[in-house]
Amino acid sequence: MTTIKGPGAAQSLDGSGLRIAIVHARWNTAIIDSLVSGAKKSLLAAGVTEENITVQTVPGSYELPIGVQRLYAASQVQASSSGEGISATDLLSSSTTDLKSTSQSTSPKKPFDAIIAIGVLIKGATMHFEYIADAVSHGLMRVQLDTGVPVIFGLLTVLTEEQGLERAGLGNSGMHNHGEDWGSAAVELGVKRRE
Ligand SMILES: O=c1[nH]c(NC[C@H](O)[C@H](O)[C@H](O)CO)c([N+](=O)[O-])c(=O)[nH]1
Repeated sequence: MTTIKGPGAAQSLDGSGLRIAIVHARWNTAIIDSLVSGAKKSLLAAGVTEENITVQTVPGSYELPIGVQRLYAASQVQASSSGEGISATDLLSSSTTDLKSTSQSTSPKKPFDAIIAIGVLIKGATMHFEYIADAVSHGLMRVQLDTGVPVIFGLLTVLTEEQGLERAGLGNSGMHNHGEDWGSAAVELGVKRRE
């Protein structure tokens, strides 16, 4: 049975001039790591350079909205200041969330063209899942509309671990890695934002 679900193929876009960030939670890391790899794979395939991909983390999905908002604000400060000797980590060192930059760059940079927020919420025995999912969905939407920077919604809200593994391309059903879709969406929105 051909699946009709999933994004239609976008025309191939040139992401070579884009600066993209991935902010991911540190819960359910086996699934997270695969999703992040999938997103990076699509970014690199579209021509985004390794140097222009920043990966940072927050403790859990609930911290994604503040983590994305603060990282974007830091990239704007970085772009407006001289840039020499200022790294993204320096700018975020006063951050209230546990943001750890894996790309230490001191060269002047422009603000991010798009940010991918990745988290995995797995339903437990309580209503915690519902409250976090609702808060994070609305929070990420608000950040992107307030800032104007596209925030790709990479929050998996799954009922079982297996569902999460499947959507990270780690299951037995051959389902594709949803992270790849998010990387492609970031390139498309990043390019369109500059048109
Ligand atoms: O990213 C997640 N955070 C989770 N909780 C932590 C939450 O995101 C915050 O980090 C925490 O509440 C502190 O603010 C999860 N569960 O509780 O199940 C989960 O499944 N995934």
